Amino acid sequence: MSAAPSLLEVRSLTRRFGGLTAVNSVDLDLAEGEFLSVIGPNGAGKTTLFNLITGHDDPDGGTVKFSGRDITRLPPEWLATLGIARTFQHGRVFANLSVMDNVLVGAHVRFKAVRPAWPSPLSLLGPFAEVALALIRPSSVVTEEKRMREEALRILARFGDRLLPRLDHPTYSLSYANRRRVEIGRALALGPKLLLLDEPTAGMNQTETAEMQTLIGDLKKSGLTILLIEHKLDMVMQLSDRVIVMDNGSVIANGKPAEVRNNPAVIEAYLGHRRSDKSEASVPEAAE
Ligand SMILES: Nc1ncnc2c1ncn2[C@@H]1O[C@H](COP(=O)(O)OP(=O)(O)OP(=O)(O)O)[C@@H](O)[C@H]1O
Repeated sequence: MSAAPSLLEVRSLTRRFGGLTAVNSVDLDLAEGEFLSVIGPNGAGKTTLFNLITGHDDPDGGTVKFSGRDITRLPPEWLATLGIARTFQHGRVFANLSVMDNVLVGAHVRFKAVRPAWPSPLSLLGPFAEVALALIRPSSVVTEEKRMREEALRILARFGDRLLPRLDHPTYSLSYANRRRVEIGRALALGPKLLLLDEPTAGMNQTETAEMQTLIGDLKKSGLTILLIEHKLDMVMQLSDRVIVMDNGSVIANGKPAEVRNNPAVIEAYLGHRRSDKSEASVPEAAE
């Protein structure tokens, strides 16, 4: 019996900044429905790897395939239409837009009625066609907007009463944790096949972290394929099917949480960074 085909296939991915190799010939496979965490000390290359996969940066070498298609160097907007969504380490929201509108921006990628298919040979006409449809508002557009709004509400309800009472609030007025929730809501509105979360609990307190872990666990149960960067290793060990460990741009370990935590190279990488690293110095137990 052959193994499940990879949804994401990364081969020899490399990114240099001057004399520094931030990502050094990284290979990575992610099967559909799998939950893979990327851990490692500060500066290990985790965010750079995410940037290369999601088109926010171009590699110096190597390839990224998604569902068998070469997506290396494609821009993030194209990748979004293919079903790749991400959040950022320090959170990125449209500060002047409301909570609801931020989520609708994510959903916009899937608006079929208002949005000509992209990429298309006529993509240059796309923005004009889109404005025209927004002004004329045929019934197909009105129906689709209603559907998207309902779906946005369902997504926002995932965060309990954190966001629903603040639908019309501009996101600049929200707490840091709520802005991060909005960002995840926007990513989910895209209806992603692959979700990349870069330190979703950074800056959150214990209660907020526990809530976020529950949410991410629910996303995993729903079958979503997830790549997670996280310094809170207890959470990583409990959520992940598999963990890869990066250090100095390279993958130094790849395996089930329990295997990784007992790997001497991993322990050395964490202990070796004890003085300068904000991550936990020891690798905690995996969930049974
Ligand atoms: N645009 C850039 N220009 C120059 N160097 C960069 C750039 N982006 C990242 N780096 C360097 O590449 C290395 C890897 O950085 P990266 O942010 O990917 O690490 P990380 O594992 O995500 O770290 P952290 O856990 O602190 O977020 C670091 O030494 C960083 O300073």
